[in-house]
Amino acid sequence: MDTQSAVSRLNGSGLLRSQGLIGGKWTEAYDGKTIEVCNPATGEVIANVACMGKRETTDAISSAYESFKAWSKLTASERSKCLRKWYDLLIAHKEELGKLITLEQGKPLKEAIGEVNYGASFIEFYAEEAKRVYGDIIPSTLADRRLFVLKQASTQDTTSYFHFFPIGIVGAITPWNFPLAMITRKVGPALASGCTVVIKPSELTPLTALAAAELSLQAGIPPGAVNVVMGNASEIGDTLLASSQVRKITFTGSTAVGKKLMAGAAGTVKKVSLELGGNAPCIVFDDADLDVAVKGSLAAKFRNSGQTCVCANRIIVQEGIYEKFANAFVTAVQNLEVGNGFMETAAQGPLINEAAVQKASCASKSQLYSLKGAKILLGGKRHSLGMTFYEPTVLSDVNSDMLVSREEVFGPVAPLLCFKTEEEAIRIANDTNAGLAAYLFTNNVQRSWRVAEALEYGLVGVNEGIISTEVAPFGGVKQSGLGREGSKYGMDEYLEASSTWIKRGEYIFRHKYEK
Ligand SMILES: NC(=O)c1ccc[n+]([C@@H]2O[C@H](COP(=O)([O-])OP(=O)(O)OC[C@H]3O[C@@H](n4cnc5c(N)ncnc54)[C@H](O)[C@@H]3O)[C@@H](O)[C@H]2O)c1
Ligand SMILES: O=CCCC(=O)O
Repeated sequence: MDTQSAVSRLNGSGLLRSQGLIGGKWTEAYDGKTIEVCNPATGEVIANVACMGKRETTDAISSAYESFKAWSKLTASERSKCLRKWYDLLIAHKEELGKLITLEQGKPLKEAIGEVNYGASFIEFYAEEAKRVYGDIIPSTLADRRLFVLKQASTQDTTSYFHFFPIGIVGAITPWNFPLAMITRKVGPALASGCTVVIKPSELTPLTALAAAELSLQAGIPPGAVNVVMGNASEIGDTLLASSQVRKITFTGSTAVGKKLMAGAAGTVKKVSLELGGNAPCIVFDDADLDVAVKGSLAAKFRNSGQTCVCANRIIVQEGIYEKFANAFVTAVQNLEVGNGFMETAAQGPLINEAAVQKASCASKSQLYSLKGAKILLGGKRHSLGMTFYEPTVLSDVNSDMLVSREEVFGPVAPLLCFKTEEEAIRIANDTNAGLAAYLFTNNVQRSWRVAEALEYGLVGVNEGIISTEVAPFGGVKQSGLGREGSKYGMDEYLEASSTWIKRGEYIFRHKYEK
């Protein structure tokens, strides 16, 4: 399917939006400015979307603030029904949303539809979780006092003892690699707990965010509860940070931008959640099942053409299995077909832009990585399809000091490193400031527990290359971030606690009867 016919079909669906969403109204940039959104596979312009900044963001915050007053007072069950409807609509439109993701982000259509299922699962999960914000009773330290933890995701009941209430307005800033799922993973728990949101999607992939927002309106989520502004990233970010009405910033993206946002949030002491870059080790022990290890490492490395924060960045293989693994892995990677995401057999789409190709570049003159001593077993250069297609690449004889091991490549480049002992593998794996995801392959049960516990990472996959799900907490340690998304833990990020002691008083009536 070419870009133009995909665009005209999407136009018919009403999901192709180019304006921002402020207070339930589709809105142009106030100065009329637009930015182009391009198909990374062809370079063609898909749409010109509103290029917004400070003024539009200020209005979006005001709309979210007004909407918060009513949305936060709904019962959990009422909010849950709206979220469930939104989930149903996302699933009903999975084909169109999938095509939109392939168009603006590039990933193969099957993978894009997989992202719609994954993204929608957060809305379904939090529609249910909205009703499960339970409380607690704390044994009192004083005989005539009672202390309650009444966790309630709504401001309506303020009679309470010790209660949780929604944070308020949330600024959600998201990347281009998962244009839907990185939004729903934030907006699901935010809305479920009674917060309202201003979303700033990546300027490279705003169309999926706008389509999802359109479906949120159709689901009956009130105007102003979900706002979308895009354009001048730093201006929008600074406006969100400066506003005292915005009580939380939730960000997924690079570590560099995350650090800026964290510093900027200090001015108004906002709560901050950060999902940042990774540098995932994938350890293959001599005792691993070769087939399982190859399949798992392939999935962990080449999902979304390597452009996933949990992608294996270093494949660390024990010396006894190194050669066998390298041969089998190269064969598997050779079978990954590169092509336009609309081609049914494509397993690897284009990279997001030219900068990503330059970052992945291993064999060109402008190569970023000094690979002295390493060998290119496969690929290593731009694919013959041109544009931003890059050959799936395997490097061998890589060591821990090379930049390719120290930095998140975020592309289809798989460096193989060799180790001798379990201790050495753990040392290499933990030798990084990142701590998002790690993988290990072994058939030794004791080793799998021992190594999984020794890895300084927020997520660990044992004999498994795909570890993302809405029911488990997702997030990193060290400089990979703060907080957790998904699961019951993801809900707490949008709730606050306040405590009240109740002084019980005397048992006056009982005393009367007893007399
Ligand atoms: N940990 C996770 O869950 C996770 C998930 C996806 C991506 N990532 C990371 O994201 C990175 C790739 O995504 P990216 O290139 O879109 O990241 P990025 O940091 O460049 O951009 C992310 C978002 O921040 C916005 N932004 C940029 N500068 C800003 C500023 N000054 N103020 C406010 N917003 C600003 C961008 O417009 C975009 O919307 C990788 O490092 C990857 O590991 C992490
Ligand atoms: O890129 C990061 C998010 C991917 C995932 O949720 O598995």
